Amino acid sequence: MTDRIVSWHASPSKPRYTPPAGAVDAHCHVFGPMAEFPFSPKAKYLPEDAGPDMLFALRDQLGFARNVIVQASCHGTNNAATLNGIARSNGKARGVAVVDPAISEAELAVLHEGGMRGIRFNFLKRLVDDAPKDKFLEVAARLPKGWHIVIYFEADILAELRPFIDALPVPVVVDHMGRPDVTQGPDGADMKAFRALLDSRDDIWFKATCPDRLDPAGDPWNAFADAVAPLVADYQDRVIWGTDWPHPNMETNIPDDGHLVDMIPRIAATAELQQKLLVTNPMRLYWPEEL
Ligand SMILES: O=C(O)/C=C(\CC(=O)C(=O)O)C(=O)O
Repeated sequence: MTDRIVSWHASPSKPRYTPPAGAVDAHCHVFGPMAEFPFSPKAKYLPEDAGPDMLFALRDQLGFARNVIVQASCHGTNNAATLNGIARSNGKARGVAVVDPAISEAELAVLHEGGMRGIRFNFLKRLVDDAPKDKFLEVAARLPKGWHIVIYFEADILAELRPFIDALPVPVVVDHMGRPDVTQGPDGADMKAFRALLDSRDDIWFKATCPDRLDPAGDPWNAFADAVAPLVADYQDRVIWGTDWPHPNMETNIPDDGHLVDMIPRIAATAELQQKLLVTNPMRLYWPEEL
């Protein structure tokens, strides 16, 4: 791997939609800076630096108040870059870590102190070399109190993953709804399978995120809006939203972050739904002590 890639918009537009006060961008990442926080030798992509200063400038431009920084696979299981982002946020960011399943309780406590509130299990073969379910279940059983699991998978392995997900002992948050084919529409096979998962437990949450990854027709992502709006309405107390900035691996199809924010009223039509999606729900997961 030689060239470092840029996967984010150089000058995103100002959104027309104004998020409610206290809105949380609950899925974003930081890359580096590499000189301070080198990428993992196992990284499947090598991005340019996209550090906390850039993230917080975008947060302010888009009208958000807080971030949840999810450890990106390019940093492996060394969470230093993500912890640095949280530390520099003045309490306005928390995070989700990726850990070696053999991590000790003492190390987990350090991550909690640094603002982490969950760990992520990534099942995308293009991003990670292995995803050992037995080891994941073992570490899931000894997380700090109040933590959850973030899980990232594609729709075609949901059936195979069901016994694993069913066995997870803490709340689960599914990245990008498990990447359904949104062109199938709101009642398509992928959405039906995902609804069945949500119906199986009331502590499975999801991120109504990434129209840019899920809708092949591109901006303005009409198929995404049609497929996702009913899901948000039907499961409104366990859905959160995020930009996914700096959009890892999207260098050939970079979304305008202002346009992503303008999707919000199209998937959550009322002020009440928007308040849950952007404030109440993410606060329950990441800053419960403030509620
Ligand atoms: O940002 C995301 O959620 C999705 C990613 C990248 C990723 O998850 C990672 O690098 O850890 C993807 O589909 O390439």
